[in-house]
Formats: sequence, C-alpha cells, structure tokens
Amino acid sequence: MKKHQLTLVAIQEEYLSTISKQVREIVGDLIEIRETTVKKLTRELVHPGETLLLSGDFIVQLVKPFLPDGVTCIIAKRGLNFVNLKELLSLPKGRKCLVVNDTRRNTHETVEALKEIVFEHQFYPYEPDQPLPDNIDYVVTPGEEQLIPGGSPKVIDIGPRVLDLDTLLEVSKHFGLTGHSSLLVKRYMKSLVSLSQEKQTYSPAHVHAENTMEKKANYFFADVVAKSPSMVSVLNMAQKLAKTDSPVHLYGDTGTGKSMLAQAIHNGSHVRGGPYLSVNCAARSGDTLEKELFGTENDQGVSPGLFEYANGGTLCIEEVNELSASGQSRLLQIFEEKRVTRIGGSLSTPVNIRVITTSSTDLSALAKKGTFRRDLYYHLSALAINIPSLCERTEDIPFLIDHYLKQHLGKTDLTITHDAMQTLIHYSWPGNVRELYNVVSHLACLDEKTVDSSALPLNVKKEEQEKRFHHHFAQQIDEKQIIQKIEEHGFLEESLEILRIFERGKRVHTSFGRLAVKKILNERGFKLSEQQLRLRLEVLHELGLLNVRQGRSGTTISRKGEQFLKKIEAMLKA
Ligand SMILES: Nc1ncnc2c1ncn2[C@@H]1O[C@H](COP(=O)(O)OP(=O)(O)OP(=O)(O)O)[C@@H](O)[C@H]1O
Repeated sequence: MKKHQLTLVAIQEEYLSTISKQVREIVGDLIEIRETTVKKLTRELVHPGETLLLSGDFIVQLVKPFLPDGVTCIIAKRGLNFVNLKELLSLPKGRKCLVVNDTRRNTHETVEALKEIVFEHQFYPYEPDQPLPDNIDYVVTPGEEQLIPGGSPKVIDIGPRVLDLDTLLEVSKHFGLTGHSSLLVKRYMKSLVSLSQEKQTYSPAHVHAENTMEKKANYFFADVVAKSPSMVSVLNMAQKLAKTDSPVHLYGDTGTGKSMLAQAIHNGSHVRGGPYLSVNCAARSGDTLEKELFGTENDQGVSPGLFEYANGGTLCIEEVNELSASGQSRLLQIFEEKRVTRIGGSLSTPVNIRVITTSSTDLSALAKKGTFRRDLYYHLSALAINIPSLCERTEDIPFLIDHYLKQHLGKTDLTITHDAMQTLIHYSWPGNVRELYNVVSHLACLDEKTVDSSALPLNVKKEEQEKRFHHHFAQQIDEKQIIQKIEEHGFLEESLEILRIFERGKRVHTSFGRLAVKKILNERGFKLSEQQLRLRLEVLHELGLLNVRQGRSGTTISRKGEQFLKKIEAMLKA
C-alpha cells in the first residue's frame, strides 16, 4: 500500500480526467490517487488528515461543506502545455492573436500565460460583449476549437491546459518527496508529451475509463428532476418497471440521466437491499470486459464475475451496444436460463439478478444492421425507456438550474436575469444535464448575486457569438482571392464538389468521414486518391471553408464555406 493519498477534485469530468492522467503518470507509483467531481463528493469520501488537490480556488467554497477538520487543500494552477506551442513559436514575430476559451476567467488566464511565455506575439482575450480588435491574424484556443465558428482566421489549437509545474512541486513538497524533484520534473515533461499526443475530444468512454465501475446506487426517484411531460412519463414508467423483475433498457444521449435512473430503479425495486454494480462496456476491451462480467475458470483458479457479485441485486451494463458478439450471446444465455457460465468453465451457476442496460445509440438500428443480435435486442427492447435529450424538454431547464443552485451548490440568493435564462433555455445542450450542471457550477463560482448573459460560458452563447464572428470576418471573405488560392493547387472543381457534399451534409445533419467523401466524389466522376483528397481538405480548411474536428462531430462546412459556395453557385448560374 502506498504511504500517501491524494484526492483530485474538479467540477468538470473532462478536466478531472486530464489532470488525473497527468498526476498518475508523474507520481502514480508514489502516491495513491483518487478522483471525484464536486458533484459526487460526499461527507463519507473525505477523512480527516487527507489531502485534496482542487482544480481551482473557485471550488473551495463548493467543497467546504463536505470536508472534515484537518484536511489540507492544495489549489491546482493550470498551465500551458509547452509541447503544443511549436506552431505558435514558428510564426513570424508580432502576430495578433485572439484567444478563445470557454469562460471569461479561463480566457483571461490563458491570455496571461501566453503573454508571459510567448512574448513574441500579441494576445487579446475574446470577450463576446466587447468589440473585436482589428486585423487579427490568428485565433488561438486551448482545445476549445468547437467554440470557434467558421469564418474566423486560421486557428491554432494549443491543446487543453494542464497542471502547472509549480502545483506538482507543491504536491511533492507536501508529501516530503522533494528528494525526487529532478525525477518528477522529468516525468512532468513526459506527461506533457503524452498529453499532447492524444486529442482531448470529449467522449463519455474516455471520461469513464479510469472510473468504470459504480458500486453503490446513490440516486432515488425523488432526486430526478422531471417537470416536462416527457420526463414525467419517463419517471412514471421507470417507477412502474422498478417493481418488476424484467430487464430494463434505458437509452438516450450522453448525460441525459441513464445511470441516475438505473440507480433510482434499483433503489425503488424489491432487490434494493442487494448489491448494485455497474460497468461501462465502452471503457473496456472486449476480452477484459467479458472476464469481468462473466468470471473465469482455469488452472489458476476460479474468479467470479460481476453477475455473481451482483447476485440478489442489480447489474447495470452501460453502453451495452459495445458488447462483443460473444459477450452478447453470453448475456442472452443469462436472460434465457437465469444462469451464468464462467469463461473457460463448464458448469453454470444460478443467478437471481435484475439487469439494467443502457445505450446512447438506437439499438433497433444496430439490430437492423446486424451489429447487435436481434434476439438480444428483442429481450432488451420489450421494456425500454427513451430518455429525451435536454433540448427536447426545455421546460426542465429552469427547474434543473434551480435544483442544482439550491440543493447542490448552496446558492439560495443567486438570481439569473431573464435574458440569461432565455439564452440557457435556447442553448442546444449537446452534453445534456451533465453539461448543464457544469455550467451552473461555473455560475455559482462567479461569486456574484446576479448573473446576466455576459457571464455565461462561451459555448452557451455560441450561436450569438457565431453571428458576431461571422459579421466581423465576413468582410474578409473575398471569393476571388479564395478561388485564386484553390487554383494555385489546380483543383477548383473538385473543391467545389467537396464543399457541396459537406453543405448537403450539414442540411441533413450528417457529417462525413474521408472515406465517405471519397466514395461520393467517385460516384460523381472525381477519382481521387486518399492522399489527394486529404490535400484538398487541408487547403479548404486552411482557407476557413471547412471546420476539421476530431471525434464524433467530424469535418463540417464552415459559415464562410457556405457563403463562399452560395456566391460561386450564383455566379455559375448567372
Ligand atoms: N433529471 C435529472 N435530474 C437531476 N439530475 C440529473 C437528471 N438527469 C441527469 N442528471 C445528472 O446529470 C449527470 C449525468 O447523468 P448520468 O450520468 O446519469 O447520464 P448518462 O445518461 O448515464 O450519461 P453517459 O451516457 O454519458 O454515461 C449526473 O450527475 C446526474 O445526476
């Protein structure tokens, strides 16, 4: 057992996962690291004498009510990941860079850090309510590229901010590890390299990777905020199903409350006295997951799986669509026979268990495609509940905000202005209730009595911001110049066709990968190699006509691209 223990606390799961990866990489062999979001913090979690590393001074007031006496809090400082500054440093001196980050506080912190280190250029904070500086050459963002609308000048992504070296040294001093300083600094450098290599796009699987198993059902039906008719009917249905023994399938977008509802179902069922275990299939490789779920039996001995551990209680299998074909058939067998056979074993053990499965993809589509077993799908879909996305039940938004402010964050006196509330209600909430909680905690930390629109994080104000950006940089769109640039490479027709594909895609909310674009181009008579297509996409991206993003959102046409295409089509028609 390690001598020291450090608990990391942050508001946002994404940032918690970044710093946790970094801290583990540096001192994971010397200090036992635990992590929790502020929301999951309970009085039982922290013991007297423990050390917490808080992700910022603004969360001190949020965590205080949960801390016993004698706890040490170290406040983490965020720094730039130097490894990602290469592009910025290679520019000719004196560039004017606009810095875009998610909140006003973070934007200013990033500007200060950049001014201090990259003094060769000028940096300006992007403030939605202030006029934009003229003649901006670049937009710089620490991993928030999705906040930058198309039509802006070239974007340089310097990657998410990381733990500052000072913070690491403070931690090492606190635990009496100063003798290891030189080693820790080397490991710190290494962690910057490894963090810079992975694109930090948000994915629930990534976030849950370290923390894949929930061992307690903390939520009850009374905790679920449901005011909209669709959520009220979800809640009624869940309460009814909780009383049965049948498997329940919950599906809905990320952050809509599937895990929460699964726990509430367990606590409202007759097996509530039994164990509650939950496992996320997306966070485990096929083999490991199957061993974990069904157990193993071989010469080395017998190791029971989660089905046996959860016997007499509930097992929640999250992202069940990620289960391998053999995992699916084993699960089906359990449903049909109520017995589990360990991997490598020959005898089966009876299990009396309530199974809840969740998915964020529509299983019926997967079953139709053949990637999910139909027979298993029929078992799961018999009692399925669809949790609507937050933007489909906007009536819940003010109640959720009020609930979080008062019940979780102890802010009884904070007023949100009518305009700000309207912006929150009309925002699209891609991260659903999880994102809403993050936004509300951000507002709670501002230490203001009244919150108006200007205090909202940038992603929430994005639509408004897009218009402003667009207006500002639209004047810079000169289609003749763009045509000239594309023609320098000699592929205007293909580029227009590529833009048409993405423009159509945007209209029907579909994004295309490179292979799909290549296939469509081929059908339209443009035979390009992958290399040729990549080059064209790069040029279109450089010109700000396409937004190239990692992860689910893929490549999309930018506003500037749409405008350019519209003008060219009009010119071609004339
Ligand atoms: N109706 C609700 N009332 C109160 N809190 C909610 C509600 N729905 C979700 N939450 C909160 O939002 C957060 C995200 O919910 P949860 O983890 O259950 O989502 P999920 O659908 O399982 O997400 P993922 O698919 O990404 O794992 C949790 O902290 C949960 O407590």
